[in-house]
Amino acid sequence: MTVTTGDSRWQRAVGRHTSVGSRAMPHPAALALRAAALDDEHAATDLRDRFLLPAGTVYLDGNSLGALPATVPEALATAVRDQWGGDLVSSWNAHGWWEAPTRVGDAVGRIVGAAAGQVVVGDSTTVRLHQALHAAVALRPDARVVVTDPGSFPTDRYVVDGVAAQVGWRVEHASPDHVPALLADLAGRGERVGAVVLSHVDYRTGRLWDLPSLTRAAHDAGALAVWDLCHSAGAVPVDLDVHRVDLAVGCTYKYLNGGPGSPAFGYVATRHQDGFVNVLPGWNGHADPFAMADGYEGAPGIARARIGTPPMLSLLALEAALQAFDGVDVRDVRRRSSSLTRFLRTCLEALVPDVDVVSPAEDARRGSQVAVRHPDAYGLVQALAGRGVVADFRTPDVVRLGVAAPYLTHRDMLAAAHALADVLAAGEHLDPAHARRNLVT
Ligand SMILES: Cc1ncc(COP(=O)(O)O)c(C=O)c1O
Ligand SMILES: Nc1c(O)cccc1C(=O)C[C@H](N)C(=O)O
Repeated sequence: MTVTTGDSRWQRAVGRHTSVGSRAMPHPAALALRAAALDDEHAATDLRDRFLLPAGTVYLDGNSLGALPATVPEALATAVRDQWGGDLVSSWNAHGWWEAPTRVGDAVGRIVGAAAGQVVVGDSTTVRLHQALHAAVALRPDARVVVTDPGSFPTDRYVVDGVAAQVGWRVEHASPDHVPALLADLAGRGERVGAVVLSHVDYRTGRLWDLPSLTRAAHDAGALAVWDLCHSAGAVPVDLDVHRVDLAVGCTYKYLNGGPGSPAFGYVATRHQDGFVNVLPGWNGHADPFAMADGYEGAPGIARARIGTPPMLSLLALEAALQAFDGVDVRDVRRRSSSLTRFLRTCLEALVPDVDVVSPAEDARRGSQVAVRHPDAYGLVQALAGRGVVADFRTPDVVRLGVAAPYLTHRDMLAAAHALADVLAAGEHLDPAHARRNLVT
């Protein structure tokens, strides 16, 4: 496969091909020229200096744990030393701690296309999804069915199964591309679907699903569209308001770089907030929390989705981390990401043609990762780490190469593909030292 471009150095170099099977592949030297040209072309969106990364590492695991933004250490030190250590409990007022879940929610909202007052931050994605699905049940009292993807990330499947069992709904499964047909079939049988729960990007293959059309299909069936944005927030434009998504959740420790265990976010469209029943009513979501009232009365607006005291240090770290997006249009992040993942695919096809790339070739269907399948995927990930390329393994045979565009370059993509080729050529992935032993992969 060759890539067409207007760059003349590339045009000249691409004339040099290596033949693999019946296909002509770009020569490694041509790939190096191409990487340099693409990095020049995308120089304006290179935000690497906003992050602190170890030298010599190609970090391709930002789809699990994002890199450390340069603003975070000082912000965290200030929060600990000056706020907690100096101003103690008065920090809840003096430093805006109390309002942080909705203030940081608005900052996340700017990245996922939600106008202010619709996003709250706190708790985990798992908790937020429980909350969202229970709210959907309350908003669709006549429904009895929830539709979801059987290939979703496990916690999503557990939540859907768990909530359905609690409320007496039935779970119907379909891959997102078959959801419209399933909804039509259910409607034909007079079944009322209350919610369609899907992930915007498949965590294993990196497949990006068509959120606008699937949201419309859910609405046409009378159901609410509930999206998990873990693998798209900060990487792909989501435009929640534009597409009239009803409820959404997502984590902040991947492409939003909030840090390990940083709190998740929940989106409740304004039109659903009055009818939003919080299945986990807690005092932080009360209309008048310090009245210490006997009975629960939810706060107006998105604040009613608050639960209990948030993990303040993590929340403040996230707030500082989001500054990495200051002045950045997520559409530009996406353009850079598409170029990087497209080029990574090109490099893999040229340098490791026997490896099976499972992420879609079409930009519009690919999120911000390139996944490959290999029978020794675990060993490959370990051996890559030995060469400074950090990827991850997903059972049973997937190597995920996560591409967080702000801090990665096309040269990094080429370096990763070369490392993979070198590992395979040397058989390093078969080294018994790389036999599976870690819990976190
Ligand atoms: C799609 C998706 N949903 C949910 C989660 C995790 O949820 P939690 O933050 O509750 O661990 C992950 C990753 O861990 C994920 O990839
Ligand atoms: N949340 C994680 C964790 O606490 C430990 C290790 C990995 C994770 C992840 O986020 C995994 C990730 N959701 C995935 O897509 O596989």
